[in-house]
Amino acid sequence: MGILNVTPDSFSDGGRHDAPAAALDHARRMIAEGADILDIGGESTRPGAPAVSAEEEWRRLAPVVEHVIALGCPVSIDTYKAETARRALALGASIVNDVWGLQRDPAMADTVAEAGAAVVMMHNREAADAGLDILADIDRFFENSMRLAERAGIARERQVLDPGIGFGKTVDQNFQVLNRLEELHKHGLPLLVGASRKRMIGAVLGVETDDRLYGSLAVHTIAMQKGAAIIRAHDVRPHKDAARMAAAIFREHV
Ligand SMILES: Nc1nc2ncc(COP(=O)(O)OP(=O)(O)O)nc2c(=O)[nH]1
Repeated sequence: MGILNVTPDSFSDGGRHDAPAAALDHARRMIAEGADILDIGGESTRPGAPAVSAEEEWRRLAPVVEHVIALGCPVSIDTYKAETARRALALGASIVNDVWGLQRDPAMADTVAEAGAAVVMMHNREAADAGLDILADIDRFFENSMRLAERAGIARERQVLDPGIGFGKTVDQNFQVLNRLEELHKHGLPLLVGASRKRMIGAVLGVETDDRLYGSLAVHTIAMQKGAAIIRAHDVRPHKDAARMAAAIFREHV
C-alpha cells in the first residue's frame, strides 16, 4: 500500500505531493514500482496535527482522487470522516482506511457497507497510557470495530485490521505490538501494518524521517514474517522487493 499524502503537513512528506500534478506523478511512480493499493490522505494524522474540516480535506483531495483512480490501481481513502469517504467511494475508490476503526464517525460503517467497499479498521487511542495492556486494548477495540462492521453489513472478506503503529501508544508499546503481532491473527482477519518512517524507528536508530527507510524495511519484513498481509509504506520499490523475497521464502504468491 503506497502512501499518497496530499497534505501540507504530513509528518514525513508533507507538502511534497500536495499539488495535483506532483501527486499524480508520485502515484504513477508508486504504481510503476509495484504498489498494489494507493492510499490517499488529505489530513495528517500525526500526533498533535491540527484537525481538518471535511470541506478542507475534500478541497485537497478532489483534484487528485479521480485522476489517481483513473490510473487503474485500487485506491484507498485515508479518512475517518464518512462524508469524505462517501465522496471518494462515489468516484471509484474501493477501500476506506479509517484510522479510528469505524468508531469516530457513526455514519462511516453504513457508508462503507452501502458502497460495497472494503475497510481497514485501525486501532487508535486519544492518548497513550504506559500502564495499559496494549494488546488487550487492541483486542477490545478490534472487537468493537468488527461489531460495527457486522451490524452495518460489511462483508467479513472486506474487513482488514491494523494495530495502528504510532497511534496512542508509547514507543515501547509499539515494539510490544510488533513483537506479538501474530497474536492478532486470532481475530481471523488480514492484518495491515504501517510503521514507515515513524518515530519508533528514530527512537532506536537516532535518524530523522528522511533517513528511516532501512529501519522501516526491517520492521516491515518482520511484520511480514509474522503474517502481515498489507504493508503501508512511503517507499514502494524497496518494500516490494522485500515482499517478493519474503514470498519466495514463505512460498506464497504476492
Ligand atoms: N491504516 C493506517 N493508516 C495510516 N494512516 C496514516 C498514518 C500516519 O502516517 P503518514 O500518513 O505517513 O503521516 P501523516 O498521517 O502525517 O500524513 N499511519 C497509518 C497506519 O499506520 N495505518
